Order: sequence, then structure tokens, then C-alpha cells
Amino acid sequence: MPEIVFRTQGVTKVYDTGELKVHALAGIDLELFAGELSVLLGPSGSGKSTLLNILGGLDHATEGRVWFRDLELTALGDRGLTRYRRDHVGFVFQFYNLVPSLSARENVQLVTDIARDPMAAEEALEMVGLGHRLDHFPAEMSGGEQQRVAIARAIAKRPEVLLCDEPTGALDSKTGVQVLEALKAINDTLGTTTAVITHNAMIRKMAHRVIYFQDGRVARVEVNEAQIAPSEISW
Ligand SMILES: Nc1ncnc2c1ncn2[C@@H]1O[C@H](COP(=O)(O)OP(=O)(O)OP(=O)(O)O)[C@@H](O)[C@H]1O
Repeated sequence: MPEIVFRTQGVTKVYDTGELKVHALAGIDLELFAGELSVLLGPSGSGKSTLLNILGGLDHATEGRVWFRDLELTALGDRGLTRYRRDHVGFVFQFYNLVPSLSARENVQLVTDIARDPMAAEEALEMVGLGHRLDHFPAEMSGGEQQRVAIARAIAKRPEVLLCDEPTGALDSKTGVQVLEALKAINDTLGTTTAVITHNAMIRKMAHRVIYFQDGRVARVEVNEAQIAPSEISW
């Protein structure tokens, strides 16, 4: 049995917008395991991003407890969460947030310059299949290539976990598959525990574990005995 990396117990999240209370998470008990790639599926508003943000230390649970290995995230204050994110978590979002005036290499170096034990920016870009585009600027790259630069930036500090919120949401099938191949290569070669939110149910086929959300709860979890290659996924 692989080690547990994330464990949540009765996690709720209520957004109180004054007039209205939104129950985004209604009691999540979940475990994510070392080295696995998990896909989080579910209708819009079912709580996927809210949970990912709590696991990544970007947001606080309203109730319940969350552990990253032995570290209880729900016991940390903002400074503790900042340190946790810096040391352990890579994020990838739907939009790439690259600095337009910096090359691919320089965008990654923004992180490697301040990380404790980073890989070289060139190595990170090689891993996502962009070793030949080091000196290109974001405007010279396709959406899929820009997303792969963002992935290289996220993994260059060698985070133990990589949390991805709709990483292919803005991409067509062909470039989206290249992004999925980059995520798989990282999961395979670095063993990075990876969680991917998607609306695209086809992507579940490349996962070790598929977590289905419904109304702020985990409706079910499926374990895939075999995974199919991203190149065999299309949409
Ligand atoms: N900052 C916020 N303030 C108020 N309500 C919020 C906030 N963030 C999320 N919500 C609400 O919480 C619920 C869960 O949202 P969440 O973004 O986690 O869902 P999701 O499954 O990731 O949806 P999507 O697939 O559309 O991104 C939704 O009803 C959403 O409107």
C-alpha cells in the first residue's frame, strides 16, 4: 500500500457572502497516495477547486482536518501555510500566468532562483518537451507550450505534490494531450504525487485514481488497474 500523502477528515467549507452562505464542501473524507496521479471529476460547483485550494494551502477549511503527511495543515497559520506551499507544492492553473517579457528559461528561473534544491531551468523544460524552446517568449508559443512552461516552472523546485486546476481547460485536444504527456512524464520520472481537476471525463483513463465530486461531497472513488497513455486520449 503506498504511503498516504494527503488525508482529510470531515472537511467543510462555507463561503459566507453576507446574504448567502454557500456550502462548497459538505464533509470530505479523502486520502491521496504517494506517487499517484489522481483525477478529480464532477459538475461545475461541486467543490473540486475548493478542495484543491485547501490541500495546497491556498485556503482554509471551515471545519474538519487536513494532513499533508504528518503535518496538519488545518493547524497552521498563514505563515506556516506559506512555508508549506513554498517547500512542498507546485501549482498549475488553467491560465498560465507567464511573464510575457521573459523567455521560457527566465520564467522558470524566477522559481529556481529562490528554491532550496531546484533542478536547472533547462532540465525542467526538457522534462516537458521544451528543451528546444528555452529562449522563446510566451507570445511565440502555443497555448499548450505556454502551459508546459508553467508546468516546468511548477516542478523546477521538485515539489512533492503537483496540484493542477483545469490544466487543459483552455486547450484543444492535440495541445492538451501534450500537456497531459508532460504531467505523466513528471509523475513517472519524479514520482510527484499529482492531482488534476478536469471537466473532461476522458482524462480519467490516464489516472491511477478517479475521485468523483457531487454537491460538495466525494460521491465515489475508482482505482484504475491500468492507465492508458495520454496519446490515446482525445476530445
Ligand atoms: N470565493 C468564493 N466565494 C463564494 N462562493 C464561492 C467562492 N469560491 C467558490 N464558491 C462557491 O463554492 C462552490 C464550489 O465551487 P468550486 O469552484 O470549488 O467548484 P468546482 O467543482 O471547482 O467548479 P468548476 O468545475 O466550475 O470550477 C460553488 O457554488 C461556488 O460558487
